[in-house]
Amino acid sequence: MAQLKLEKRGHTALITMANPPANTWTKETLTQLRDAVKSLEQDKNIYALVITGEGEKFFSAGADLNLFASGDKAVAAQMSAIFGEAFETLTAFRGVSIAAINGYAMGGGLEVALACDIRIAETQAQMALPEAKVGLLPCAGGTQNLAILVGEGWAKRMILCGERVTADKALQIGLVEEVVGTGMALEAALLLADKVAEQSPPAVAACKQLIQKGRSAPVQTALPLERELFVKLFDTKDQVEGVQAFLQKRKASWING
Ligand SMILES: C/C=C/C(=O)SCCNC(=O)CCNC(=O)[C@H](O)C(C)(C)COP(=O)(O)OP(=O)(O)OC[C@H]1O[C@@H](n2cnc3c(N)ncnc32)[C@H](O)[C@@H]1OP(=O)(O)O
Repeated sequence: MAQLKLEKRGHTALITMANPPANTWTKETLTQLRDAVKSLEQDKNIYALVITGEGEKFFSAGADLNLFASGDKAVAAQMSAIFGEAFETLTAFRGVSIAAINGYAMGGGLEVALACDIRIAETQAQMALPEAKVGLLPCAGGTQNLAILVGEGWAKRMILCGERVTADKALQIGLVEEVVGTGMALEAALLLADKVAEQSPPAVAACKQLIQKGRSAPVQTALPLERELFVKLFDTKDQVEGVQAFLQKRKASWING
C-alpha cells in the first residue's frame, strides 16, 4: 500500500493518504481505501478508524485532475464508480470514522472527510468543494453529505460559488466538530478514538446504523427500529458486561459480540 498507509494502534486503525504532492485520489488510491476499510470491517479488534494526510500542507486536494484533462468519459465513469464504492464503504464502516484534517481538504479530499462520522481540523486547514470551477461536480457524495451537515445554504455557497472555508468558519457552520492547533489533528483524533474504545462496540455499531437510518427513513420507521435494535443488543455478551461493569464499579472489558 504505497499511496495509502494502514497501521493499527490498539483498537484504532490509522489510514494515511500518502500520494504526493497533494495526496490526490486515483483509481489505485481509491481501490486501496475501499480494500483497507473492507479488511478493517472484518477485524473485530478495531473499533475506530482515523484518516489523515501525509505531510504538513495537504489532507487531500481531491481527485488527480490529470485524469480528467483529456475529457475521456470512460475515465469519468470509472472514477465516479470507484469514488462511490470507496466512500460508501467508509460510511458503512461499523466502527467510528474520524477525519484528522491536517491541511487543504478540497473536492474529493473534503468528500472523504464528509464520508466519515466526525471531522477534526487544524487551524490552518482550508476546505472547499471547488469542482465546478474546473467544469466538474462533486461526485463522491459531496452534494448530499455537505448539505446534510451544514444545510443547503452553506452547501450552495461552497458548491455553487466555490467558496473556500477556513477551519474556524467550518466549525461555525457545522462542517467540522473541533478545531485544534497546527500539527494536533491526528493526536486529537486518536484521543477521541480511545473514547470510542470505552463504548460497547455492538452498541456503537447499532447507534451509528440508527443515526444514518434517520437520513432517509421517516421517524415513524426509525423509532420502532431503535426499539428493535435496543432489544437485539441483549443478544450480545457486551450488553451484560457493560451493565455489570458499571454496577461493580470497574472498567468494562469488551469482546465486540
Ligand atoms: C469527485 C471528486 C472530484 C475532485 O476532487 S476534482 C479536484 C478538486 N480539487 C481541486 O480543484 C483542488 C486543486 N488544487 C488547488 O486548488 C491548489 O492546489 C490548492 C489551493 C489546494 C493549494 O494551492 P497551492 O498552495 O498554490 O499549491 P499548488 O502548487 O497548487 O499544489 C502543489 C502541487 O500539487 C498539485 N495539485 C494540487 N491539487 C491537485 C489535483 N487535484 N490534481 C493534481 N495535482 C494537484 C499542483 O499541481 C502542484 O503540483 P506541482 O508542484 O507539480 O506544480
